[in-house]
Amino acid sequence: MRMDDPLLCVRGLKVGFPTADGVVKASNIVDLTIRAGETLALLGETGSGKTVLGMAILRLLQPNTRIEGEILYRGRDLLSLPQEEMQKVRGREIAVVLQNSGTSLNPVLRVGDQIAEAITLHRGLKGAEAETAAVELLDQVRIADPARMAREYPHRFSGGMRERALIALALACNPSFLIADEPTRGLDAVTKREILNLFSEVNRGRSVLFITHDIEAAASLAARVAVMYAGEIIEIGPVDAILSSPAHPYTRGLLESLPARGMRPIPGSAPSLIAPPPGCRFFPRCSCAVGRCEIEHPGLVEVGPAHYARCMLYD
Ligand SMILES: Nc1ncnc2c1ncn2[C@@H]1O[C@H](COP(=O)(O)OP(=O)(O)OP(=O)(O)O)[C@@H](O)[C@H]1O
Ligand code: NI
Repeated sequence: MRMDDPLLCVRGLKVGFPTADGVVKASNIVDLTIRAGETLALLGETGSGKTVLGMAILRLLQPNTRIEGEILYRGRDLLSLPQEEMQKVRGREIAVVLQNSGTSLNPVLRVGDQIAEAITLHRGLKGAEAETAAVELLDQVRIADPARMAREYPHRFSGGMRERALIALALACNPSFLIADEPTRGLDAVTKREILNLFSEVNRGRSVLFITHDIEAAASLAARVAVMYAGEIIEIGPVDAILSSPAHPYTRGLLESLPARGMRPIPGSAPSLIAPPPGCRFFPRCSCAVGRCEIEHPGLVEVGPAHYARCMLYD
């Protein structure tokens, strides 16, 4: 597969969670493409639907979830794959590094054994060979003295080392596509920088969906950024264009809320996903809104080279 070919293509994805109060529409027409070898950052405030998108790609949402649309991976629709085929994709092709690293390693198993188990499962190496490969992976994620650390239990690892171990675990199947969901959340600034550096090494030759709140982290890793608001991608484009000339009023607001850019929070809060506004979902908070924003739902409009915004201002 050449660089530039789309590896993942999400088309018209809608995700709804039935609840006692109604259906939570956590994803409403999400469209995006990730090319082979590319890192795409997914930004947006809490509850905007970033994790739901990642879990939908992995098909790890609860069984009663309503899902529409297509998630094409190497041209095959993951949403219609039989369960066992999907399991193979998860093991061999797509791996995930989740937030809350404290809970994702098994506390009663040695770290090296957990990684060796994943290697046995996905690459078929057994016994001493798998153990050696596990130590190599710990070395690759820059854990000092990997042979000794492989024999330790997770509680002996610091937060940053656990995150490294989780990355090693995700790399055990040598995935083509890595979904990283807030891998730096809760880490101190120095450790965060180290983990981002590690990602920029391990993402070589892979496609990565990097989910984060952190615009600076996104900019350091990704060439393209997608911004989510209330279950929709409201802007997507090259990272430089988005940082220097954000098109959507929400993206502008996000940037202005950064400490370095004035720290002005966006007034108001995100809408209910059970009964979202019928027009633009950002309309109630938008200082640029015009009359039709309240009733018409905007599509993604091209605002620059490979740069799109879901906003009436450009329509
Ligand atoms: N199983 C579920 N049932 C009902 N609602 C859900 C379920 N899972 C997620 N949601 C809702 O879907 C919306 C999107 O959630 P999601 O976890 O994707 O947000 P996020 O962008 O990842 O936020 P954060 O940055 O806090 O991780 C939220 O409003 C959440 O409450
Ligand atoms: Ni999330």
